[in-house]
Order: sequence, then structure tokens, then C-alpha cells
Amino acid sequence: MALAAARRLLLHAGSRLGRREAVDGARRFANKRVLVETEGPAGVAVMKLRNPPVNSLSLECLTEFTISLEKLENDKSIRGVILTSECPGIFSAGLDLLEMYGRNPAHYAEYWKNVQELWLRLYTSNMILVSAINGASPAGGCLLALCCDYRVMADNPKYTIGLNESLLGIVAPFWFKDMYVNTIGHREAERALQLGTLFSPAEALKVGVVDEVVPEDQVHSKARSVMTKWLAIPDHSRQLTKNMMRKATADSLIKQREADIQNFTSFISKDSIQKSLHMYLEKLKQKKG
Ligand SMILES: CC/C=C/C=C/CC(=O)SCCNC(=O)CCNC(=O)[C@H](O)C(C)(C)COP(=O)(O)OP(=O)(O)OC[C@H]1O[C@@H](n2cnc3c(N)ncnc32)[C@H](O)[C@@H]1OP(=O)(O)O
Repeated sequence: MALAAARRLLLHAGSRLGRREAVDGARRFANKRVLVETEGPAGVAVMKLRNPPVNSLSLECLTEFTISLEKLENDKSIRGVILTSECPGIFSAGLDLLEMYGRNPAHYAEYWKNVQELWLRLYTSNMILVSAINGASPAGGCLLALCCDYRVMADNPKYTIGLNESLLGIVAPFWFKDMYVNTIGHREAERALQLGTLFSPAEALKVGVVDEVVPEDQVHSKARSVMTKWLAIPDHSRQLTKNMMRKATADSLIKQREADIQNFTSFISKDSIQKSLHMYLEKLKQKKG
């Protein structure tokens, strides 16, 4: 209920959290955790995640992200979105571990429903989505990038990308797996999912997790030039083709959303899984000290 109210509030431009501004002819609207600017090639928005320190996809961040996408989908002048990050060195650390640890089943269910919703909206978007991956992109961060039509990654060996869930002692849901298989093929996905591989940019390019690797200072210009190329294709034929390629994968989740929420909730609530997450969070802390 509270989230639905927040959603209504945010959808109103000019509300306290969601504001629309005119800056040098460019339009922008900003929530606390997502900034959207419509500069650059006509019909293109740049969406920047800004949920420091690591752009983890908290419930609030997911909600703001989904609402921003919804706004762009409803704006007929927007044909493409470049998805990137405002947090230095991090594209997104993926799902927020603190939303999946030490909470109650109702919270897990609510959280997962919002993860599904963002994924469905991104994966089935009619707009052209290009990701400018300017930092680390594990698990849910990789998922965001995989939803895009084209992925450009910064050539920095410190940045890695991949579905690393098995390293956390958790299992990537079937729709994460399906999208991985669609992108890199069954054999590579099978190996990478079991090992929880986090690929360097060069490896990610080789295996097909990303489409292009460029020097870090060229990620945005490259994403823009890729977008220009995709904008030259008539929308109706590109959209119908995208739908043809992605519909079966999206439908398999749509048909069993409730069951998938139940699965997630009972899996994540298990003592053994909570223990694994605890250990992983401790490891992240120790890495610092
Ligand atoms: C059925 C089950 C389905 C579930 C599917 C889940 C998919 C997921 O997305 S699970 C999340 C997986 N994510 C990760 O494994 C990433 C973990 N994080 C990292 O590897 C690193 O933090 C980093 C992203 C590479 C960034 O490194 P660095 O710049 O050195 O920052 P840190 O000091 O490590 O982190 C700062 C701060 O953020 C906290 N944090 C990191 N990641 C997450 C996260 N995903 N969720 C919540 N919080 C996270 C980290 O613990 C630090 O917190 P402090 O309180 O400052 O210690």
C-alpha cells in the first residue's frame, strides 16, 4: 500500500521527490536515486543510477527506476534510453542484499514482486536500450545490462560483470538463467552460472556478455553513436522483431509470477540461505578492514 502511494506521488512531475526541470534546453527529471536527462541525439534519454555507495537495487531504488521507465515509455518523443551510473566505478552491485537478509516473508514477497516488475518492464521495453557499463556489474547489475539491446563496457580490468549468484550460496532464478542463455548460449551460461563467473571486460566481450569494450572515457560517446545507428531503423519493424525475440522468455515469467514469488520467498527464508548471505555480507565487510 505504502509503495503504491509512493508510486502515485512520484508519477506526478513536480512532486517533492520527482521533479522536472529545464536546463539549457535539455529536459530532466530526477528522483532521489535515478536521474533522467534528455540531451544528446533527439528522442534519447540518459538514465543514471545514483544510489551510493554501490547502486544496490533497494526497494526504493527499484520503485524509482520502474517509475522513471514508465514515464519514458509514456513519452512518445523518447525512442531510446542509455542506461548508466553516476556512482564512480560501479554500474550496479545488483539486488540489495539487505532486502533479502533478516527480513520477514511478506517483505521478501514485496521485494521480489518489484524485482520482477522492473525486469519485465526493461526486458520488454519498446524503446531502444543501450547500457553504458561504467563500473562493476555483478548479479542484478549484470541483469540490468542483459535487458538492454546493446552493451558497451569500459575497458578497466577492475570492473567485472556476470551472474555470480552461486558464489553467494543462492541460485539465479530461471528467468535470469533464460536471459543469460539467450545472450551467451547454453554451454557458456551453464558454466558461468555454476561457477558464478565474474568476467573482466575482455572476457565478457569474448563470451558475448557485452557487445563492445572501449576506453573508459569513451563509454558514453560510444553508447551515443550506437544509439544513433539503432535510431535509424524504423521503430515498428525493430519493435516487432524485438518482441518476437523476447516474448517467450518474458511470457514464461508472466505465466508464473505468483509461483516465482512463492519460490523466492521460501528459498530466501531458509536458515541455510540466510546463513550463506550472512557469511557473504561479513566477507564484504572484512574486505574493507
Ligand atoms: C533466489 C535468489 C535470487 C537472488 C538473486 C540475486 C541477485 C543479486 O543481485 S544478489 C547481489 C549480488 N551482488 C554482489 O555480489 C555484489 C557484492 N558487492 C561487491 O562485490 C562490491 O561491493 C562491489 C560492487 C564490487 C563494490 O566494491 P567496493 O567499491 O569495494 O565497495 P564495498 O566496500 O564492497 O561496498 C560498499 C558498501 O556497500 C555494501 N554492498 C555492496 N554490495 C551490496 C549489495 N548488493 N547489497 C547491499 N549492500 C551492498 C557493502 O557491504 C558496503 O557496506 P558497508 O556498510 O559500507 O560495509
